[in-house]
Amino acid sequence: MIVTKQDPQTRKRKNAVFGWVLSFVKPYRNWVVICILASLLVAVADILMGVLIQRMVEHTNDFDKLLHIALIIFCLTIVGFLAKYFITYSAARFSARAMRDLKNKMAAHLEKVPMSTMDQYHSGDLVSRLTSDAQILQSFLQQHFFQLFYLPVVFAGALTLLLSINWKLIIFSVAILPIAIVITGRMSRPLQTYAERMQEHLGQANTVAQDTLSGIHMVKAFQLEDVMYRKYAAGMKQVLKNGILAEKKRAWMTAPGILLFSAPILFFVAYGGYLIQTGELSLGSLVIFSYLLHFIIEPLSLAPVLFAQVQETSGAAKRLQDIFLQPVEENGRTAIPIDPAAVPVEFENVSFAYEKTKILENVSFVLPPNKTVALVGASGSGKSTILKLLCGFYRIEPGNGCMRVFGHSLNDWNTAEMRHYLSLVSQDTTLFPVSIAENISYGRVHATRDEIIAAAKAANAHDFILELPQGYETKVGERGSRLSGGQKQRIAIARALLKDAPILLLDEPTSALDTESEALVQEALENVMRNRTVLVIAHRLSTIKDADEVLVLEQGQIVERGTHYELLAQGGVYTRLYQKQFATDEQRALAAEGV
Ligand SMILES: Nc1ncnc2c1ncn2[C@@H]1O[C@H](COP(=O)(O)OP(=O)(O)OP(=O)(O)O)[C@@H](O)[C@H]1O
Repeated sequence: MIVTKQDPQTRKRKNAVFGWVLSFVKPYRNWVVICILASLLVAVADILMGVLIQRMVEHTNDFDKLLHIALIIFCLTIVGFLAKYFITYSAARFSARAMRDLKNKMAAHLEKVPMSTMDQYHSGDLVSRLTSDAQILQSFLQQHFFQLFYLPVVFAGALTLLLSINWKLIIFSVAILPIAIVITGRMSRPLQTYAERMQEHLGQANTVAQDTLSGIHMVKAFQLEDVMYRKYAAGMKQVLKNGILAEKKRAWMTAPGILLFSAPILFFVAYGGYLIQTGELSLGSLVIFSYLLHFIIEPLSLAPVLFAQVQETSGAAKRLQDIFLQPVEENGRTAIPIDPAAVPVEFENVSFAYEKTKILENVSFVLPPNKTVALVGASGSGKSTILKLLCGFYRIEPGNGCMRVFGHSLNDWNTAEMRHYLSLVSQDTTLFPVSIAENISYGRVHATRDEIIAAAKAANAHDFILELPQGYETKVGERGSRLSGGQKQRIAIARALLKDAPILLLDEPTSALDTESEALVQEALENVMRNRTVLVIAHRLSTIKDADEVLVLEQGQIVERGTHYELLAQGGVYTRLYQKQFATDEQRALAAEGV
């Protein structure tokens, strides 16, 4: 059983998604501080510029003073330019690095979550989160983070200055703005929903694209191109629809937004002109007013947009955090010493359900050292599930029996450590799109070239590998698409041979191989099974006949057990199964023996 744990840091911040995002930014806090300071500097420079412009207007007759002010304005412009450069540079630096760390951590985390969790997600959706959602987060940090500091400061500075110059004029001018904010805020609300829907449909479309491309042979063979294309296009249609709805909303917001946010200028011109006439306001003050009013209107008009962006970013961050909140397999336990003489595998009254439907019920068996136990049963009877449980891919609930490997319960094992003692050869061979040598070396990462070749020879793979254009360096393509079924299986067997684990879990290939290829695979399997403890899902009569014990599964229960001949003598479930599934094999075997 897998004991699971949660990253304590993640658990603490379960509901504080921005706190969680900040934990990735924290290591680059120096750059964040530079970004914030530079934002504040730009805000101060913008306000100071207003004061200097006012001074200029008030000293139009004093050339020396004007020159002095012009020099300060020049210096301030340079400072403002440099500060803006640092905002862009520092934001790019910390956002890109924080996202790199987040993606790395997410990739590492995904490798550690149990299979039961992985079953809930589609890899296309996960890739979409890792790319598209992370991109939204990065864009916010890079382009909008500084506004959270710049806009309030420039707003407060401009407001204070304007209030001190003529409070009536500023109050009168901006009186309409709260209404404008409420209206545009309300109008911008659906933007968040559209953005979420877009991301969701994009994830679904990516999923279809990934399924289509990875299963392109089947898609072509069954002429599913149209079906898949329509599914993808339907997803993209929704992406487009929500994108257009969002843009429409933005466009609708723009006209009233401009009108509402330009209203203060109209009020200002009318009332400001009146105040000049009555002598309550100087020309210099009017100029600084017109300059600073922009710094009141801009933050307020951007506030709803920024709010919508914060919402969108928070949605993306939540989708990413959702992955991190998934518990990981407990691999922190110390390795336990094993007694090589102990029973390699033991199942004691194991019951298991993937979700609610019971798949295994009270399964008990012992796999002694260097013996072979064969699992047989109808499709869906639970044979593969037994292998998956033994690999620690799924946990069994307390009270549902015990699985032991070399005498230790799977609860006590460090799962990764326990897997050192297992080799898995499944019929659904997984090869990676790297060279043949590298694929074999995944059995033991630090194996030498000679060891890789020796394993390939024992797996009957060496000769065909040498015939390939780049020999051992030939890239096998996605999922080994450049190799035949039999060749892939022999590479998988070479990988298992290289690992040299004491326990072999084998799902015998059922795929129709030609006679020659089948004989080569069979011989390779015999090599890998020799002197090993083997639990095999048997599809061949020869394997079943050679097995020390055959377990017959029916609807998740072991209904019969014994050797092939003992079971045949019983005339029960196995006999029926044998007649249905293996008789053709038997006839072939008899024919080969000349009977
Ligand atoms: N990840 C999963 N989530 C939910 N149900 C599953 C999962 N994997 C398998 N099942 C179900 O568990 C049952 C047993 O499946 P299992 O693969 O163990 O059968 P099997 O005997 O190996 O079949 P076959 O010989 O066809 O491979 C099946 O009904 C299957 O639908």
